[in-house]
Amino acid sequence: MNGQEESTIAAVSSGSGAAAVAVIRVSGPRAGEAVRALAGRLPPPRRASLARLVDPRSGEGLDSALVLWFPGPASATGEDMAEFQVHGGRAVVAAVLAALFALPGVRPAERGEFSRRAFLNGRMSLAEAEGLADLIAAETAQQRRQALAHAFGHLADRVEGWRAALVRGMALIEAGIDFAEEDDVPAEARALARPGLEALLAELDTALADRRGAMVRDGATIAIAGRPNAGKSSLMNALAARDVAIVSDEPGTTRDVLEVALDLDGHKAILIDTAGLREAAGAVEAEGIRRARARIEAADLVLWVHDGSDSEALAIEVTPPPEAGLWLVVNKSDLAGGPMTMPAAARTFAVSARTGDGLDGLTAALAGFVTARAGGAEHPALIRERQRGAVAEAAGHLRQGLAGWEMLSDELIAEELRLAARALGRVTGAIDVEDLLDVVFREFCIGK
Ligand SMILES: Nc1nc2c(ncn2[C@@H]2O[C@H](COP(=O)(O)OP(=O)(O)OP(=O)(O)O)[C@@H](O)[C@H]2O)c(=O)[nH]1
Ligand SMILES: [K+]
Ligand SMILES: [Mg+2]
Repeated sequence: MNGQEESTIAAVSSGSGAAAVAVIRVSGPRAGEAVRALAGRLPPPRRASLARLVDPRSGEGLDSALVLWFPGPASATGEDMAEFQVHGGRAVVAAVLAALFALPGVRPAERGEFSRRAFLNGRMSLAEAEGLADLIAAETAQQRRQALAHAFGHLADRVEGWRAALVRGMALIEAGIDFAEEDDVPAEARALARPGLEALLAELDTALADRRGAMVRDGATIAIAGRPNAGKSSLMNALAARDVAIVSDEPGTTRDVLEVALDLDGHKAILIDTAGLREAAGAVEAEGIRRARARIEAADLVLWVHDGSDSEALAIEVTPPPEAGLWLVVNKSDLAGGPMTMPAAARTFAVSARTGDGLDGLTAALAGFVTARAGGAEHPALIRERQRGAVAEAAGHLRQGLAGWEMLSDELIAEELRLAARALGRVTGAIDVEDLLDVVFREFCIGK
């Protein structure tokens, strides 16, 4: 055990600022001593007891608090832990923390250190820790549900299943390597391994292709695009119900990309206002238009806003990638219409950003879009780029092994599978594949 893991850490776990109650957590070998020093005694485990807290240095009373004692390893971090629920005033919290930090071997916790210790002590996987972080950051109901599933081990379980399938394939192939002379190992061990590995690769590819997890976590992006003065910023403000963007009758008002988060039926979306597209008047506007195009190309949905009172003919001047949606929003329905030939493909909405006419319908459709993109009863496996990267690497090695099936030696194929298993192990933080021989013996009864 290194020095850092032996120190005892303490911090406020309930957020900053005054509140009715603040929770101060302590974790590490001296947590029990800390409780004795401040509360005078160690209460029975996992039961809230009321205690008068004193500063052991001066004997001064600090607060009357609920004290909880969680002896390790059956605690959140796996270490001895204590929790003080004190009155949430800044001065109370500061005094209790100061008394704790004055104890030998107790220091302030670093960011995420409680969770890090929980991971190091096997109380949760990396993927569960990430789920927990997302749960704390969740803003919408769907983000909360997804994060909760991951915090409860949804991803960790799936990755464990994938890893088990790899280990099983490796076991079959290594059986051929290690026990080649033995008659009772089926010669076709390697052939037996192939179907399971092919199915696994298909599953990994499906999980990698599924972008819903990232969309729920980060929010679907909806870019508002159109010619200058179409009313894009007005539409943004109306949909967000806030004065986010400057509106004026001057074409070329918006230059910077503006973003606002929306909660659409419990799904997060990022609404993006962009500069009006035209042959730019000056260098600053040209840069705004360049940025606008970049965001439009990366959006999940583009709303092309057209000024319905405009005498110019309607033309959608953007071509987002095929997987993105492209809808037409004809604005200023409160004014007399100009000439218009509707494009065949696009979903069309007639609205007035000024009067609010048609906005309910548009909002409902946006909610439907985001729900369909992010939805589905089953929680998607991969949320973060870190997880995606590790699984992509695993799929790469597995693909390599399967592609070389006829040419590569057993050793080389097993090596690709081992690298794939290692990459998967990085998702949950478990990278050892020492369970290999167990599987060999269990499946083949080689030991006799
Ligand atoms: N009558 C009417 N006027 C509108 C409506 N929506 C926007 N406008 C007006 O149209 C003008 C341009 O609106 P903006 O929201 O600034 O348009 P924009 O597309 O963001 O313009 P740029 O940022 O310059 O590209 C302003 O004078 C708005 O008040 C509408 O629904 N009806
Ligand atoms: K404008
Ligand atoms: Mg604008």
